[in-house]
Amino acid sequence: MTNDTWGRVKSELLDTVGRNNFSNWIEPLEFIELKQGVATFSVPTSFMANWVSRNFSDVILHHLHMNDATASRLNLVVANQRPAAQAVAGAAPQAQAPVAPAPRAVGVAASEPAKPVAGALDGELPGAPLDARFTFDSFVVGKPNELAHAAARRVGEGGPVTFNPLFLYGGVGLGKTHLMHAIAHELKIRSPELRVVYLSAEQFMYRFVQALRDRQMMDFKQLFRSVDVLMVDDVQFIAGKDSTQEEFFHTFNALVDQNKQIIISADRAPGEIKDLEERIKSRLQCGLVVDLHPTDYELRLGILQSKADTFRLQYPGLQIADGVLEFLAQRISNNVRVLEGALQRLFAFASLVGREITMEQTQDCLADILRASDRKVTVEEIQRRVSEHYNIRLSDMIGPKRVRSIARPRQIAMYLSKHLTSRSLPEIGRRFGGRDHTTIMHGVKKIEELKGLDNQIAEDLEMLRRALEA
Ligand SMILES: Nc1ncnc2c1ncn2[C@@H]1O[C@H](COP(=O)(O)OP(=O)(O)OP(=O)(O)O)[C@@H](O)[C@H]1O
Repeated sequence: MTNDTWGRVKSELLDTVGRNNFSNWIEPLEFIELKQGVATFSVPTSFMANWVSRNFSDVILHHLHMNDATASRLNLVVANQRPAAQAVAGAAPQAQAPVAPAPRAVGVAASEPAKPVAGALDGELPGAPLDARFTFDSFVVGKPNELAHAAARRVGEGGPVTFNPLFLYGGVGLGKTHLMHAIAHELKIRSPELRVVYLSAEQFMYRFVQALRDRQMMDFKQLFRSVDVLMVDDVQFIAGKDSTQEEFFHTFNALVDQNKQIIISADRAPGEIKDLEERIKSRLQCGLVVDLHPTDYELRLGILQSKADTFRLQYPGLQIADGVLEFLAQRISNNVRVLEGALQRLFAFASLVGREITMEQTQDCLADILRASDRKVTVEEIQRRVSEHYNIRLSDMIGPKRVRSIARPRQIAMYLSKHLTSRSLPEIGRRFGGRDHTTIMHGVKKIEELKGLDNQIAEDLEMLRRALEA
């Protein structure tokens, strides 16, 4: 690859990641060489190397590929070996940051461009950059996420704090980070002066440990207590990390006392995060707790259609055959990140072959992803788990008994079958002893209602869902 090619890639990256991210993270990269599928760049600090590798490697690799400079990985070489983020965690400063393909391109947005500073706290906002693509406009709403979306919208409108914190939880890749970034973007548009800080719980811990090490706890406290909106992603990370929890608790209380909005995400409900202090759990439950459910077919199709429209703008003229999106929505699992990755690969493939992608080519091109998604939960597995959980006979799942101690678990199994498998209602009905699809629909509705009213049922559902998806 020549420097000219890198110049072209950079200008595309500017469009993709937005100006702030670009000047903070992409511009400082210096291209060194592309050899044997490894693209090597020099970066000023190992903090930057880590950040770029975790958040931007997939998007960089993608644009390299689009410019005929295909690489399978990045190698980021630190130009001057200043101690950086890893040193905070106790690791030796690294000259090189090995770069695995990042699971997603996350940006962080603070109300000022986040500077890639690895050293001491210096008065900048303690956030990470925001991803310009994670907005409300690009978030597709469906039944499984409508409540979380509505709550996020409400918080994004600003105004008096009505629920504090907003706690968003759900499985991997279901849109928690996307919603948090969308709130931050929205708040910044409406009130540019707001000090909005988004960071992961892991970054919070790094910051904290760094401040301890550098004896800058006062600065740390002041910095975090001076923000207007604090968003902490993946809070389950601090479970079991005692002093970080302690500091998080104090930061949390100080902000709530000042009536500042806090938004937290986790992979499970507050009460279910193991090794999280009770007082933190109960604080987290004080506001509004909403979950993002696993996607259903309609939502998956909506997301695919919306992403395909974006890809078509990016690569005009590329086509995929009718029925392909429906096929993917049917066959690919809950995780939206996997869905997106599949579509991205299809479009990259389409741009290589230069013609419409057929269903057959889709199956070839995505064979590995489709195979992995085949390991899906079955209705039979759900029936077995649920009957074990409630201590009833498996045969009662399909039998005629109508006493509540049997009918309710059966309805729970129907609900889980509807949400965790791609089976249609009539198909589910057949697996429940030939029941009609309206009976299944009634069962699903009943559990949807009870879930909001009965904590025990909500907890059981969550536990069963996680056990089944594990
Ligand atoms: N409803 C949606 N509409 C559009 N895109 C979505 C939606 N849900 C998720 N995505 C996309 O899926 C990808 C994964 O989402 P995100 O990173 O927000 O997931 P997450 O819940 O934070 O996952 P993790 O638990 O891994 O942190 C992102 O690219 C995001 O834009």
